[in-house]
Amino acid sequence: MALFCINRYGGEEEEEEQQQEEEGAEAEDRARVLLERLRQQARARQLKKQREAQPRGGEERLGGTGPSPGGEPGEGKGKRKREGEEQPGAQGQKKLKAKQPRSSAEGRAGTEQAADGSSPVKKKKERRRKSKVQRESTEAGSEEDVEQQENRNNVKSKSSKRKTTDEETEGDEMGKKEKSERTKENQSTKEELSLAASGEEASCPPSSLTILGDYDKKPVQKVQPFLPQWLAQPKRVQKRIKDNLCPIRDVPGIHPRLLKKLQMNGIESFFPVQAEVIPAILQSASNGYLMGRGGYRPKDICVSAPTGSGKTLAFVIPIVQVLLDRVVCHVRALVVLPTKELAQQVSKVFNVYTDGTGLKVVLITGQKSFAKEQEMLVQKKVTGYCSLADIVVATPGRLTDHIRQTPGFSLTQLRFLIIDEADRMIDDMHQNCLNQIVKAAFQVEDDSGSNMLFQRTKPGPITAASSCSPQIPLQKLLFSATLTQDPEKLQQLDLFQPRLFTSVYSEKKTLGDGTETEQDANNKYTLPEGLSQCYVPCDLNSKPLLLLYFMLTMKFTRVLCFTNSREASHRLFLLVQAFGGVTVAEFSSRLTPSERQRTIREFEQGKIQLLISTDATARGIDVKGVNYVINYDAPQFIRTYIHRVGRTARAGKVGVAFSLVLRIQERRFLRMLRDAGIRDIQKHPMKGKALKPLVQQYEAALCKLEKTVKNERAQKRA
Ligand SMILES: Nc1ncnc2c1ncn2[C@@H]1O[C@H](COP(=O)(O)OP(=O)(O)OP(=O)(O)O)[C@@H](O)[C@H]1O
Repeated sequence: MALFCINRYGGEEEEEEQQQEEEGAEAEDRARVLLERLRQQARARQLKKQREAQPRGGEERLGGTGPSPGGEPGEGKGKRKREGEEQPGAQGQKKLKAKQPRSSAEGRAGTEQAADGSSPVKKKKERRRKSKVQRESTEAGSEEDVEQQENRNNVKSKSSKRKTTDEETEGDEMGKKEKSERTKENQSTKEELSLAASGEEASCPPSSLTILGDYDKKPVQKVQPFLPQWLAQPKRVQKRIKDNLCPIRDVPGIHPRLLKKLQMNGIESFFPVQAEVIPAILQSASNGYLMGRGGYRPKDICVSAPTGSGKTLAFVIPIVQVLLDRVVCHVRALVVLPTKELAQQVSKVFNVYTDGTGLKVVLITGQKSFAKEQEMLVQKKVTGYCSLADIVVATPGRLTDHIRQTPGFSLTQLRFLIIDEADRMIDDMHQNCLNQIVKAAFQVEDDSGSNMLFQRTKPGPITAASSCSPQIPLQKLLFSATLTQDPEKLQQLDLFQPRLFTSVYSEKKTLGDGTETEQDANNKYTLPEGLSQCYVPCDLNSKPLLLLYFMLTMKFTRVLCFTNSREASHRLFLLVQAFGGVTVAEFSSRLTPSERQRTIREFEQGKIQLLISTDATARGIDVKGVNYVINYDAPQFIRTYIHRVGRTARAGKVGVAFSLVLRIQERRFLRMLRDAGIRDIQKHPMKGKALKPLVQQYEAALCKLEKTVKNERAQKRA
């Protein structure tokens, strides 16, 4: 409920000013602290020099330079040695030696001791009293530490003023003479310190100082990671879709049957990623699916291309084409995707292109009962089990269940393993699934007959013996908009001579003076070309109002709005519903799979203007006609940001992404984007008064929301 508290709607500008002032003050404080450190170091060096010089008549010099008002210039060396403790000059020197580790208060105490000439016991008491005060203030916490630091900084500049204050607290014991003596001494200390500092400045350039604990940001030299050649020199995929369309007939080797189907589905040209990847996969199976090109094991393929760039067709077309000629039905292609919705979406595309070919596509995601899925996968005959699927599209959990528990479900003839949203699949939770697939693919069957000929063993080093028996190769195809370039992570997939197709590369641009510069050199990911990105700095209370402002005042349509949790999605949905005037729906794991399907369909049909969703729709989901993505809650990770905003501006179209960023998150959010090489995001500040017309109705909506939430809770309890 805190989310919807309405304390302040406006006043953003004032806050901004205040924030700027605070930042200015902060910078000033830091400069002051730094200056003080420099001075301390200078002091230490000066003292060191003095100490070094001491045996060689340094005392004369010390007296000569005048740090001690009590010491006469040219006083005898022997006398000084004997009466060192009583000599104010020597006392001053002692004090300076002790000053380094001590606090300013202690330093002052030392100064006073030297001056008042009181008894040692009294001096001790005095010192104890002061150090106690000092200890108490130290314990008061880090903020006070900063204050202390500041105080120390001010010791020199305000020493005479402080002196007066100190004297007052000392009480009446002090005579006027003593006071003036102490003031003199203090002044001399000040002079001495400033001399030391200026001496340091003169003799030592500031650049030679090493300041420990300095928190000024220093430029860090980037260490270039060592990349294997296939990662360092990938095959480039053009980023701009519209400028790089390739007529489908210009791509060599596509089956006429598929060309016809593509045209029937309104596809006249391939997108850049399709024009590159389709021929590459077809080439690796140019000798049929039973062996690689020239009898060699085909290379694995990794594809990293922006969201909405058509990666699905890039694997659907070649796989359907390679399997067109198959005689016996076996699971030859397996597509693994992280969510049910994604698996459903991909299986639909396969169905379109396998329609009328005899190839069978089976979807296993747990939406149907386990027994039903088993029936779809295998059939038991007198001669044994036979597969009913050529292409299986699955989610990891359900797939592993079938690998373990469905008799006759065999992956031993698997030719293509497609891992869509590969970066997510590499994450720990699915790694085990991938291992199980590979294990199942190389499982030795105690079967006889024709299958024995193509029985395969896990590939090892190529030897004359291993080359003699033909093996069906298993080729891995990895796809993602945010494919990791971390060789260690990719290594986990045990890729064979992989080839990387990527649209993440730097472009050379010639400047006016003829020099060449690398553009996008730091980019880790690419975003769709038609995407405009904005962020709105805001506070927590104004977030719901901003969303309503976008929907009702700015008249945004077809908006996909992301929150960070299903509870947040639900509450926001209830609030917008209570406010009225917007057709709104929610999408999260609160809904049953069929409800989710219906919601997506209605959103696609334009019946719903605002869909409030968790990250369940952030990845891969292809909803036609999303005009705006709103990150109601700023995403925590860059990959989440990329996938969320990628729900708009798909297939070369335009779209806008707005992120509502709390002021406290702003720096981190911008750093996250900057680190990923994303710089073209616009700040879009909103004036508080723009939201004011919505406030009254919003307050009424909040009251309604409270009742609804209470009712829901009561229903849950009942
Ligand atoms: N050659 C093409 N011509 C026209 N439209 C296409 C073409 N290829 C794909 N599309 C359309 O582009 C949209 C995006 O395709 P797809 O879902 O495959 O993107 P993606 O790269 O997988 O995106 P994501 O990374 O978000 O999963 C789909 O609606 C698809 O129908």
